[in-house]
Amino acid sequence: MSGIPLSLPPPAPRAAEFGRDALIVCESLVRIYQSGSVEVQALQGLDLAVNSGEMLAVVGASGSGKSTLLSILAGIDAPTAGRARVDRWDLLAMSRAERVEFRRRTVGFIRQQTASNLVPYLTARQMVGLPMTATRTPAKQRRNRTGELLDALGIHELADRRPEQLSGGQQMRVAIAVALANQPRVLLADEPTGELDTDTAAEVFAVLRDVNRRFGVTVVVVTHDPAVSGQVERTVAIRDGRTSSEVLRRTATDAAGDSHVIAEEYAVMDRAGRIQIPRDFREALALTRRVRLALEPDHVTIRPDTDRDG
Ligand SMILES: Nc1ncnc2c1ncn2[C@@H]1O[C@H](COP(=O)(O)OP(=O)(O)OP(=O)(O)O)[C@@H](O)[C@H]1O
Repeated sequence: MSGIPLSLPPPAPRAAEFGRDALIVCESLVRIYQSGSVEVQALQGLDLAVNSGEMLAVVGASGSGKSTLLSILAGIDAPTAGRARVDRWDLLAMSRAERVEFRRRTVGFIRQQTASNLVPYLTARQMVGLPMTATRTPAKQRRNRTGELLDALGIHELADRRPEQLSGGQQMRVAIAVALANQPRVLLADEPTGELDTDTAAEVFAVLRDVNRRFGVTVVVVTHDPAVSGQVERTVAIRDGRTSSEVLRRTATDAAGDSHVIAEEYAVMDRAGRIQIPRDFREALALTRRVRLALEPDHVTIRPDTDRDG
């Protein structure tokens, strides 16, 4: 043996795992539905990371994959491929029993059809208690939690009413209380204000914001309503089953001491480096199949391909 020390090349630096510290992570998520001989790619490699305590709005045209995403995060539907994690749960590798546990304790889900969240013959108080019966929560704890939620959602006076004795907005408050019964880390709401008039929708949305702050529950809300998405700090737009852009909002104070919301739109780059250029940008510069890319010291330029014959 010679005395020359063996020197190995240093290991290549590894990129930090996408969304490692996030509560919700989707990476290259794919969901293909097979109906007869037709395949529908509802999600086509979607990337998304949501931090604990965040309130996020998801927007997008009809059919873009919003409900599919929410159903997967709720453990109702299973992805075809990719990676999806909520808290410590790997949504592609859960057993049946784990899925039941996950749905009972980790996520609360609110459907758009207000009434479908509720049981017609139970009172509000009984409905809020029901998920805790499933988790065998002791009776005293169940009563306390029910009282706390009815108070927090401003529906204590309505505790003994059944759904048919409640307005749409009141029903939605009960549905939110039911979804929060087992103290989930994540609250998922699919178009919760879709069936409500503008004022009631604003009230219900204020309730969602309140529970996000009060209980620290992470909220992901799918909406078509720009008035709703305009009130959260982050809105993610889905196009063709992928996240295409994000709007971040922050409050800034001007020299006169007035505060206003500044919204900035970002394009989202996927894990393979692809970004979607908005249609109006493409049309304005006649960007078609091929574009010229150039790396500048602090930015990248994209120019139309002027050499069309090549
Ligand atoms: N169970 C299913 N079987 C077959 N195709 C489906 C199924 N569920 C959804 N799809 C299809 O997947 C695509 C995405 O649907 P999804 O409901 O997720 O969209 P969405 O953005 O929520 O739309 P909307 O805003 O209209 O609710 C659509 O083309 C839809 O037709």
